[in-house]
Amino acid sequence: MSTDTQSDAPAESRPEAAAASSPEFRAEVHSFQAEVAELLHLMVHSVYSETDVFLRELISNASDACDRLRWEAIARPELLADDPGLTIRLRPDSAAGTLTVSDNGVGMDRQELVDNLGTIARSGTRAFVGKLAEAKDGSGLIGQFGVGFYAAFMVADRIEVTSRRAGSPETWMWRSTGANGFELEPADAAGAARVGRGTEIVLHLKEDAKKYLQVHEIERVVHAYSDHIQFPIILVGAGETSTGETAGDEAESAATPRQINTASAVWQRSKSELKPDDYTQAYRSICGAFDEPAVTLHYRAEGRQSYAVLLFVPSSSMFDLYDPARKSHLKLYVRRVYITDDAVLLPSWLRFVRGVVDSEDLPLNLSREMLQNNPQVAAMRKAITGKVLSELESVATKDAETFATVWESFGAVIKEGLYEEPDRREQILGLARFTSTTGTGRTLAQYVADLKENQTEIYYLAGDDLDRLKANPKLEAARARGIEVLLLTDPVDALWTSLRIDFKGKGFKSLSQGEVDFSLVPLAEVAKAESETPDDKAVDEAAVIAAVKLALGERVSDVKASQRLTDSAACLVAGGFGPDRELERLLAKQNRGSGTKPILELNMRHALVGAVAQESGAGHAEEAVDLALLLFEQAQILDGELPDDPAAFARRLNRLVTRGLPTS
Ligand SMILES: Nc1ncnc2c1ncn2[C@@H]1O[C@H](COP(=O)(O)OP(=O)(O)OP(=O)(O)O)[C@@H](O)[C@H]1O
Repeated sequence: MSTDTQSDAPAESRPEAAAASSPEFRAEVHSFQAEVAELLHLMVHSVYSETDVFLRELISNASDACDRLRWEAIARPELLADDPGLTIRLRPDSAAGTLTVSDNGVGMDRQELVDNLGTIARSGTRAFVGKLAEAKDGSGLIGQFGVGFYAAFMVADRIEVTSRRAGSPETWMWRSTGANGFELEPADAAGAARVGRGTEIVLHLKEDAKKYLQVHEIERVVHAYSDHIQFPIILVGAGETSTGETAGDEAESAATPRQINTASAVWQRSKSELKPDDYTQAYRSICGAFDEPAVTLHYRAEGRQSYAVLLFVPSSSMFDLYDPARKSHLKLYVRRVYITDDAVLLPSWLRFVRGVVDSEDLPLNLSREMLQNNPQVAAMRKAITGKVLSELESVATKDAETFATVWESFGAVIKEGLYEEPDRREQILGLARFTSTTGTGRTLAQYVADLKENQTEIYYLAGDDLDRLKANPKLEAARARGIEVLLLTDPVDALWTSLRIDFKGKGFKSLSQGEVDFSLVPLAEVAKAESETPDDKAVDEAAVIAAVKLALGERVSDVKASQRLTDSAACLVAGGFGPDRELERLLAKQNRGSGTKPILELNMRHALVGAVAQESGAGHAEEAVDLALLLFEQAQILDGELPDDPAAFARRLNRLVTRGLPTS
């Protein structure tokens, strides 16, 4: 196991050996998983301005532990019986320089301590640690990703965790300085007596974090981040006064245990009672976020089922948004009891939405498997999805600026719904915002309203780079007619556009695929003037096509005269029935390409194309082949691809250029 000391380590440092070799149990020594070690190194050696986050993370873990015990106690009430009041306690001790966070929740046994406090289970961690190393002040990132327990090493140079799993007779002690792994041993008698159930975390505060011994500091942080935690947070012990002194009346009064949070299930309160600040606070404490929620949706469903819903759309994206394992992150409660956060209460294309759903009707003893097929859960999912979409629609109409940030962060995910949920397609297309040759933030309704005379389709060009798309020659003929073209740069675009869907009866048509016939759409005035200039270099199309086909052989499936090009010489397109060029590229990256060859389209009015005809007419076969290959290769480059043989391409180019240079 990765957390255990490597097997080539000295025998006495191995957990089994340490435990077995001495009648008195010596501490097992474990090393951290590599990612944890790296994370802790960064945490210890960087300056984070927002250290408050540590307390929020520890309180949130304590609250999760209480939630989990309450859930387990449904089946085994004896787990709670001797100590039913679930609470979280904070005890500053100025003399010892420690802050203790404890809970009487579910606790951890030996193996859970090893697994949970020595590894980071969540994927995407590497990416995160990398980002953290780059960032000047990583605390915002810590909040966004939620490094959880490890955040405590921002403020403590030594941490002791004493924990007893509910129902277990054993109490274990975990201890670490954050540097060389951690030690584990059975708790001593005092520890075992102190921790009858749950977890106690003692933080030996660093010098510059001693402010967290002050009562008012602790209260400030709890109010800011954890007020809506459902369990009472009790402040106990003699913390420092605001002047930093321990003695005196103020300190005495601080010694009386008192609750410092509201401890209400905020989603159960009525909207009229709650202010925007309350929502921001609830968002941060429920979702472990730092930013402001961009959209808040709070309602109570009544009728066939009754449940309260409090959902948030974050204003910034998260690291694991594209992690395939990432599903919806809604927490399901049943009558205020936390059940799970994998109930899939929203489809995966709304996986950025966070929050809580609290049902009045579901049975409490719902197993995770039962959740999967529960018709009540399915009905809730459908209704909540509809509500989220209509809320997004309403934000899009009333607050375009907010909607723009939401779309910027999550539009690519929402578009997955176009193929995952055909029933919602029209609604999603209505929400979608595009960058096009006309501007940014364009809706399809705007596109359709601006269709040119005789234009019957919505044109798009897909690729991975906006600037390259803007420069793509395939836009030329559309531009000459003033036709708007959507420029699609999200990988998901290649997928949904291949579905042959339409918007208000207008199909989507790729400028990289099949025939494009703009001839019915009148030319814009400038282009018209240019096209009317007499064309004295008319070429023999059939001859050019034959010569180029001969030169390119198997590289292309066909060579045609282009309708798309006005200035550039050549471009590559996909056949009418295969995948679009961009989709083909995407599939090829995953080795799922169809291997379909592209079609080379030539601008018959271009000098280089004319030159192919001339050379082959004059019997200069080699020159004609060079020119034809060059046309093909430059079309590849314009699509962001490399020529198949870059060295041969360079030689060819050099040959042609040298030939054209004046001889001295
Ligand atoms: N007070 C506690 N009581 C019981 N288990 C705990 C406690 N604190 C932490 N844990 C366990 O340790 C695990 C790791 O905690 P950590 O805070 O690092 O991550 P997390 O809570 O799973 O995720 P997040 O990154 O969202 O905080 C938790 O999932 C939980 O199983």
